[in-house]
Amino acid sequence: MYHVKEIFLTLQGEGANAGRAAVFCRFAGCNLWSGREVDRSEATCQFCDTDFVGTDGTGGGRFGTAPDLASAILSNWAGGENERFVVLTGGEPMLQVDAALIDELHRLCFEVAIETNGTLPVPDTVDWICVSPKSGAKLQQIHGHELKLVYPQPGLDPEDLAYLDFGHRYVQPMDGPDLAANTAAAVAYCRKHPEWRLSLQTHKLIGIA
Ligand SMILES: C[S@@+](CC[C@H](N)C(=O)[O-])C[C@H]1O[C@@H](n2cnc3c(N)ncnc32)[C@H](O)[C@@H]1O
Ligand SMILES: Nc1nc2[nH]cc(C(=O)O)c2c(=O)[nH]1
Ligand code: SF4
Ligand SMILES: [Mg+2]
Repeated sequence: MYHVKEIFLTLQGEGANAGRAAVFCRFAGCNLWSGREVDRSEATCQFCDTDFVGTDGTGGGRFGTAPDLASAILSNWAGGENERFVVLTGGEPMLQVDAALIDELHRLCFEVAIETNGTLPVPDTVDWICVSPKSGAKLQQIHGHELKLVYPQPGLDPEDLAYLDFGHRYVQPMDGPDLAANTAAAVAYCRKHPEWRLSLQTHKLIGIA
């Protein structure tokens, strides 16, 4: 059984695929925070911008089989067979994503991307692996397509991630009360370290999901 908070069609807002149409499938639950505000200050990950609790969002629910969930995802796609793109996110999608779901999405001609905190290994059949490491959480997934570090994170310097095998490296300003200062700090970091690029959460800038 897959527990899904919401499924919606939007544009990928972040990272190297920003601007690309995508169905987002947001899985419920995370291993670094309960999702309850009363627990935030004690959580391993305290800056989360997302409601991933329950299955009550748009298109959310409990899906019994991989074909059931994949067909719900396909029903959100507005284009044809070309460029089909799904982003598996959450919460932490790797608590639930399995080979059967990835295979079924491939059978439906989807390119499959994932947004993960990297604490659980991702199957190599995933077409686009975006890892966003979290300070204080042990990283297991040390290769992929895109590293996207929310910045700044006390205790996690981008230099600590130099050993990782990723094609793209982004710093993404931490949203919250200090967004303006965090954006300035991220810009300053990219100026000095050209191997890192800036990722903005463009969907928030234009007011889409
Ligand atoms: C909500 S998370 C879900 C996927 C997975 N749990 C993870 O952390 O990568 C999706 C993306 O949003 C980023 N994110 C979460 N809260 C943020 C914030 N306050 N500011 C900027 N990015 C944030 C995460 O780092 C991750 O790249
Ligand atoms: N448009 C849009 N792009 C995104 N990229 C990563 C997101 C996420 O929450 O995983 C996200 C999201 O929530 N919306
Ligand atoms: S790991 Fe991802 S989903 Fe979990 S609390 Fe952190 S940002 Fe949110
Ligand atoms: Mg988001």
